[in-house]
Amino acid sequence: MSKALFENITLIGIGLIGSSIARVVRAKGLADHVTIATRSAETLEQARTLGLGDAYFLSSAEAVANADLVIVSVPVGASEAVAREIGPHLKPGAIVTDVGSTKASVVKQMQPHMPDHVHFIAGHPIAGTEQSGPAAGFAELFDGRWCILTPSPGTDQQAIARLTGFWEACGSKVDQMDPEHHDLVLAIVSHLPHIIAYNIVGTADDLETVTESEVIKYSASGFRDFTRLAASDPVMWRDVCLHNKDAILEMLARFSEDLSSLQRAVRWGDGEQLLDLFTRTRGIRRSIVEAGQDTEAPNFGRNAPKTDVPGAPE
Ligand SMILES: NC(=O)C1=CN([C@@H]2O[C@H](COP(=O)(O)OP(=O)(O)OC[C@H]3O[C@@H](n4cnc5c(N)ncnc54)[C@H](O)[C@@H]3O)[C@@H](O)[C@H]2O)C=CC1
Ligand SMILES: O=C(O)C(=O)Cc1ccc(O)cc1
Repeated sequence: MSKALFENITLIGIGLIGSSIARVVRAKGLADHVTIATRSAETLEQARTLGLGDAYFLSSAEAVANADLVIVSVPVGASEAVAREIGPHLKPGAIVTDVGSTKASVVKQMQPHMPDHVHFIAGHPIAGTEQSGPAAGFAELFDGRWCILTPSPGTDQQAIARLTGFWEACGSKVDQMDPEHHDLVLAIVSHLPHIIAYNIVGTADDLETVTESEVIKYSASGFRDFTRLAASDPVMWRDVCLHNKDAILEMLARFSEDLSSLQRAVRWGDGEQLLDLFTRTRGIRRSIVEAGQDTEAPNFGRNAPKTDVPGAPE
């Protein structure tokens, strides 16, 4: 008997996340038929060479015609264009979801283009790496990771249950929250760390003209960890910043206040304040590790080739 949860799944966007979904769907037989659409002929050809699907389209509209589940995995700034294109071609009863790192903006962009006869449920697998493109994905990416769904009130419960079942079959644990709450939480745990990494690596790069090659030569593991995050896809992170502006600015304001306080402690030699903070944060890390929630990227150290050049003409 088939283990397939859906007859036809269509993946729009086949980069790190889309191709990881394709691989786990294939590996676990979660769909009878996988259709792939992306706007770049070169990326589509890579997906075909990698054998990620059964059918390939450059037109998202054509690709969704038969789909029972549509998963949009494109930079969040492209969500509205995709929704506008696919909306009129969706099959009655289809479930449409996405994987974008921000949620309020995606819901605002996509919901108005969804016909009444489909179930739109925005989502976000909290799983990824600094790599991008179809060759960078892997079937185990979602293993043991959270996936957050942000359904609008009144969404069909059966559709939510089916999508939850899909992510669980991919290896994820699933939670639900409203899009605005998601965006606040993710601003502090994901968006700020990336912005801080981009900033510190940029600052070090500026300093390098003064210190010549010392930044690279003596870079310790702390700095190297920042360079991994700062190597993340520029288009994706530009879009995250533009589409979660309010929550990011709110968290940055709080962060800057705390940084000023730390700066004052260093300036005035307030060892007690420094020790208090560093002891508290060490405890946080230890409890995360003890709870088995060490969130280091699962393929850290892999060197998957970067095949989809962000921002390249498509
Ligand atoms: N990279 C990560 O670690 C994670 C990313 N996400 C989210 O997943 C989404 C996809 O990210 P990745 O797979 O990492 O990006 P990626 O850059 O690897 O892939 C994006 C894909 O979308 C395609 N694309 C771009 N605009 C399109 C359009 N208008 N129509 C059709 N296809 C289009 C590109 O050709 C590419 O195949 C983003 O919204 C991101 O915020 C979510 C969790 C983790
Ligand atoms: O590579 C890392 O450390 C990440 O943090 C991956 C990641 C990036 C964006 C997301 O929305 C979710 C996960």
